[in-house]
Amino acid sequence: MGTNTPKVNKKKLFITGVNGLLGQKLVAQLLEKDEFEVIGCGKGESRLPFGGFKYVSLDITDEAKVQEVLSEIKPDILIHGAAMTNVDECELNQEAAYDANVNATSYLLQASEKLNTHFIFVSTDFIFSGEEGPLDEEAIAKPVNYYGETKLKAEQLVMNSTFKWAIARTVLVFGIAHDMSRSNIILWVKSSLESGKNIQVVDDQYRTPTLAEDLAAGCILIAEQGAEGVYNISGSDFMTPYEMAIMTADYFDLDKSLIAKVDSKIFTQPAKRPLKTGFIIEKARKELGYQPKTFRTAIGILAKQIILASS
Ligand SMILES: NC(=O)C1=CN([C@@H]2O[C@H](COP(=O)(O)OP(=O)(O)OC[C@H]3O[C@@H](n4cnc5c(N)ncnc54)[C@H](OP(=O)(O)O)[C@@H]3O)[C@@H](O)[C@H]2O)C=CC1
Ligand SMILES: Cc1cn([C@H]2C[C@H](O)[C@@H](COP(=O)(O)OP(=O)(O)O[C@H]3O[C@@H](C)C(=O)[C@@H](O)[C@H]3O)O2)c(=O)[nH]c1=O
Repeated sequence: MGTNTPKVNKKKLFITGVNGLLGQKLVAQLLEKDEFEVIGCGKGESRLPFGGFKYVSLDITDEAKVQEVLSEIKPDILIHGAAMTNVDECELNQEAAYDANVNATSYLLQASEKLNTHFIFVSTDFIFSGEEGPLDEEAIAKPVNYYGETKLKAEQLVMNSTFKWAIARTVLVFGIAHDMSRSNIILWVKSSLESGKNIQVVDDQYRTPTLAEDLAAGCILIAEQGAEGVYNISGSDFMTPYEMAIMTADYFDLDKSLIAKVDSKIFTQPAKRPLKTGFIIEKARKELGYQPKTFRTAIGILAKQIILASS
């Protein structure tokens, strides 16, 4: 793992949510590139298995602490990935979801405004209704769950700010990281089939699943280029979760007969999911040089990381 060499007037890049899946990939890639001074924050202690960057324990719902930390660090760039990301939990605990996803974003924006920071906000396909897809950056948002409402509200705060901002929207992020606070579909399918469990997987939702490393790379391109505006940063394969599950089973040579194809109407999750999302990523390809892996290649990368993690 790379480490930050002494700061010879490097720009300061501050990341929220570094203990999360995206956060860990961002720090790893930024340390390898060594072009920014990297500072990351999370709740409690750092859960990254490596150092080489400055970690700040910061609950971003603490307004005073946010102002204090940012006025001291004075970041040039801020990638705001921290969020309450359990969609069902957001539906059931809307006050906590609003606090973590909206109020915290507002505190970070207020602190950044004074510092003229380039603010990069990570958002989601769940701001859309799911009536049509895949979608470009001009699509009209109409969330169908509370998590989506909070992320849309946060986007609106970012868009109304008076300084430099960008929004990186993504879809169904998968990957493996250290001490993860939530799983993701590929890991869930793999572990379920390995333990011989029957699973029901929806075949009427459409996504463009995104390898966490690709999302991190897209956010870093935005930071490096000082890009402004909305960018779809996701995978390029338009698939249903059922198709993802079958490809995962094929790749890891697992028993596909355990996978039952269902439609999402039989699903009783607390939060409704948009049926058809997925992103058109031509703008990011053209303007940023963003180049995501194919889903199959991404699973191969994940497989190697899983082997490494268990060795
Ligand atoms: N995962 C996905 O499929 C998708 C994610 N996104 C967006 O991408 C971003 C990153 O997601 P991802 O990495 O998958 O999510 P994770 O849940 O893995 O990471 C989110 C991180 O934010 C931290 N966090 C939450 N609340 C606070 C707080 N009050 N103060 C400080 N840190 C906090 C969490 O801390 P802790 O670990 O301690 O709980 C966690 O480490 C999010 O903004 C999400 O909305 C968008 C589309 C798809
Ligand atoms: C648990 C489960 C999920 N699925 C499908 C539904 C869904 O499309 C996909 C993932 O379901 P989950 O409920 O695990 O994940 P979900 O909460 O839908 O993931 C969301 O996370 C937030 C943070 C986002 O921003 C969204 O882009 C999206 O990735 O897998 C099944 O088919 N069967 C199952 O038993």
